[in-house]
Amino acid sequence: MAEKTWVRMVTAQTPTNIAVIKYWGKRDETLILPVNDSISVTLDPAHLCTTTTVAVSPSFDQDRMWLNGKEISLSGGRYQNCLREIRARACEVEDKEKGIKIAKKDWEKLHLHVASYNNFPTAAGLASSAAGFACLVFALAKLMNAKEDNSELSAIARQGSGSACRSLFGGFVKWIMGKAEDGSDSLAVQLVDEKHWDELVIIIAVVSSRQKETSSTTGMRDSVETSLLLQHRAKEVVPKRIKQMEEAIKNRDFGSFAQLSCADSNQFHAVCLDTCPPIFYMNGTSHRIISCVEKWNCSEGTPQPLSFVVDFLCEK
Ligand SMILES: Nc1ncnc2c1ncn2[C@@H]1O[C@H](COP(=O)(O)OP(=O)(O)OP(=O)(O)O)[C@@H](O)[C@H]1O
Ligand SMILES: C[C@@](O)(CCOP(=O)(O)OP(=O)(O)O)CC(=O)O
Repeated sequence: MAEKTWVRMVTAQTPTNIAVIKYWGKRDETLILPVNDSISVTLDPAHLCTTTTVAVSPSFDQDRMWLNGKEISLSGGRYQNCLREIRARACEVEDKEKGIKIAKKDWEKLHLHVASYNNFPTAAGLASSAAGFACLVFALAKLMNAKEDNSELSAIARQGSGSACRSLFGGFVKWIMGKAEDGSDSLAVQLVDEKHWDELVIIIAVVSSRQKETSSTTGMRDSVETSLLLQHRAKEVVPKRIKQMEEAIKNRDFGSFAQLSCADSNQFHAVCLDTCPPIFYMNGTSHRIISCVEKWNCSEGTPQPLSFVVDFLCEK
């Protein structure tokens, strides 16, 4: 008689995050350890988010993944690192109703199927890798009954994509760069939750949904190798800015928040220009948006200043 088969599934949803003090540059490319701390705001899950379903069954004969309906390879180091780290933390699962019992040691042999959808353009500068890897790690942790808290999970998601570690939390989140060589202290912590500053309105202007020409991974590698401005930024500028930004967020001081986030966004793009070969992530529309925000803030009687953060708004 054929052995009874079953499928255990978990679905999770994770929003993307936008950095207001940016991560740009790694000191370790395999473990994904950054050269500076960063701070981000996690978006409302109703808007830009990833939905990932992970399934395990004795009838699956290999690990497989579909992204936006298309099968992709899981053989890349980033996916393998996340899968390995979560499997190492898997615990026993028992579902008496369905008569399923998965012992801790069984997880090594069982295969996974993953289906993930982004409700926004993938690899276009809207941090799909952040929402994607955070969601994958979170869903796998639930599937495998891992007991780690979200900060511990963030250190695993970080090995998928650096910015992903910040999407494990809502509200404002700090990625502490850490000092340990094994990356164990490079993780995310929540500064304040989503209710702390709920009158803050975030507008996302997508000026292009094309895939960007230089990936963040390649771009930051080139910047680390060639930009002197990056070294200055990481050592001299960001540590002070992080403290000021934490203060601005704590006090809901929009004036300081806007000044710091605009300055940091501009410096990130300056580092890109200081890179050899130079990286251009902005286009004419992004420049015009920045000018409009600056003019609005400088005009007399402005009821409320605006802030801008530009990630990768590019177009051929
Ligand atoms: N939902 C997802 N689940 C797992 N991996 C994903 C998901 N979405 C994207 N990815 C991975 O992230 C890669 C895109 O990352 P990339 O950093 O190039 O762009 P981005 O994250 O959209 O933009 P940004 O430059 O703002 O980080 C994809 O090629 C894929 O490997
Ligand atoms: C400009 C950024 O959005 C860069 C994000 O880079 P990624 O996290 O996508 O890079 P990898 O770690 O190589 O996957 C700034 C930020 O989100 O802090």
